Amino acid sequence: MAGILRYARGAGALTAATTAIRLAVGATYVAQAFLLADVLVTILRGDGVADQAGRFGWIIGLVVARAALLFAAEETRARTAGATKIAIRERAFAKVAELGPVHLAGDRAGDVTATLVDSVEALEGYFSRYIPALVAGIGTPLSAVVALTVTDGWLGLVVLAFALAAVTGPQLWLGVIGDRSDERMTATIALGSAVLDTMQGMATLKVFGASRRRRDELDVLGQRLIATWVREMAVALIAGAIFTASIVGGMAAVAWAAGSRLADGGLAVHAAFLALVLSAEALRPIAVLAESFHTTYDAAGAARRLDALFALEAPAPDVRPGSTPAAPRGTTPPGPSPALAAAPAVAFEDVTFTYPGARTPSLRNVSLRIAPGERVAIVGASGAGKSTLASLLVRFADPDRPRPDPQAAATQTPEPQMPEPRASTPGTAGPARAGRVCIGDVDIRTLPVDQVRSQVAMVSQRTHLFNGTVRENLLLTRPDASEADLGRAAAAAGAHAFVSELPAGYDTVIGEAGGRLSGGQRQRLAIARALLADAPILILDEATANVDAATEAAIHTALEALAAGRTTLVIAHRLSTVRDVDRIIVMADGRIVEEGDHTALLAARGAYHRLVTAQETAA
Ligand SMILES: Nc1ncnc2c1ncn2[C@@H]1O[C@H](COP(=O)(O)OP(=O)(O)OP(=O)(O)O)[C@@H](O)[C@H]1O
Repeated sequence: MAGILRYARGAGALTAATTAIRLAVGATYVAQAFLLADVLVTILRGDGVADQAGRFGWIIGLVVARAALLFAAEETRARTAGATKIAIRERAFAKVAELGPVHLAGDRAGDVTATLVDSVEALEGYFSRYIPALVAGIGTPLSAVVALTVTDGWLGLVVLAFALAAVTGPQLWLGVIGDRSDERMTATIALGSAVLDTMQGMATLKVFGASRRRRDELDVLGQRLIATWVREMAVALIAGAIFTASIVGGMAAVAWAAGSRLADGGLAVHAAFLALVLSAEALRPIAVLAESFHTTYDAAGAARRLDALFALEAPAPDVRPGSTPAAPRGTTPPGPSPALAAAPAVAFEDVTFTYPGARTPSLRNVSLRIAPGERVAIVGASGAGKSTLASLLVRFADPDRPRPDPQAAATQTPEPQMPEPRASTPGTAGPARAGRVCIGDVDIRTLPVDQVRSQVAMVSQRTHLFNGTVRENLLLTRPDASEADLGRAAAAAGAHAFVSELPAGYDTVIGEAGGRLSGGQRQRLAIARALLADAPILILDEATANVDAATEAAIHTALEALAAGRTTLVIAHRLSTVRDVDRIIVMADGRIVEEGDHTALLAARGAYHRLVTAQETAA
């Protein structure tokens, strides 16, 4: 429960309000029980119903008040549910944003999406239904027990025993059979992420005739989910049976005890009626508790899943020197940020980088300096580390830090202002020295992440377009851009002409990932977006991949316009596209193996020459 309650932040006041209303509802039942007992005794004594008008009036008043309270309870319950979901999703989304694409690459994205949806839904019921029902399920019987004890101590004890059995029995049962919530939550998330993956890869599945196989796989996941549901339902049914047995057993035991005591003259008629009516009303809120009990095991699994998400270490925490806590993205850390030059130099100094969970580094002691306004191309075989270099420049991750020297660590206190190094994979050689990435000679780890990213614009073969209008996609980088700026950027990117021909021009919805546009059109919009961002550093990552020669020529012209006056890093597979850059850097296996201009590198007949020859032969 303590683990789950940590997620109440943001919904605590509303949960308390719902709980208070539920307690008030319980109080109306207890008060009504007293009145009903009085009415019954009075009628038994032979008084007429007409003499009971006052009591009936109170009973009607209680019924009306309860109806109003139940309405308010439902309203605050819905508000609690909404506030809980918003509070948890905001925190979880901020964490996901902090983890960034390096962590979310591959199948983790589906997992995280499912966690954000299913786990949050599971927790919502716990706060909006279970907690109020639990407090009312304890508070109302207790008040009835106190009232009964005043009348007759034994009857109070009987109700107390059954109320305790009803509240603790199902919990003990869960403790005996163990927690099955994880099984069902894991199966739900596995199916959810597989469905997401299937939807995203539908075209590939169709083209390769793999739809049926995929359907069978989904079927297996669905069956697994059903099996875990059935197991969980069995647990829930037995918990329900414990609730019912305690409630019905409690009422029967009170009836038996009150009847016996009445028969042997140990109990007054009024007390016997009161016991009968009050025991029924006292145990009623426990039936409400039974209805929401399933949320406890769903919430336990959900809290563990969210705990696991929050425990993940961000590959590039947003930390400024002198401030240990990570500032959430979107907030400005304290202290002034160093001013950066208009077209700053970029430097990688002895950078080694290992992806989380990878056994070997993807970059090894890379040192590279790009002068202000210089245009540098990074080439190399697939997997050489070109895109990883770009990821580090936008702080999707930070360079590895050296493994602490055990002897030095014994004598030195740790550096307070920097995040702890990520644990190295056992059995692999760790980096020897700390590397750094600089913009304008400033280590980017010392800058707020937002400031770093505002310095860099990126156009890549995978630049994402969102399911919105052309205008919304372009304004993503500069929401305050004027209509004229928008048109100028689109024209310079060669996008204005085709956008004008779309059914609603700039207000045309372009579909998920820009699916209603051609590859070349998507690229031109990505270039227009980068132009609008107007950042001094530009990364072009395979920006002309997947387009035909004519489109490539047009995009090339647009890119020339974009790169003018900016420090530019061009990542390219096709070497023909980088001949006219200022310098070419050749990478292999995470290292820089050659650098120079096209002519000099060809003449050297080394790695670059081999790449060019291989491409010409393939062509
Ligand atoms: N998110 C990731 N997690 C683990 N390893 C990764 C991840 N992304 C890339 N890698 C690995 O890092 C190495 C360098 O990858 P990178 O994408 O930088 O290569 P690249 O030179 O850009 O390749 P390509 O030209 O094919 O895009 C590869 O071995 C790759 O498998």
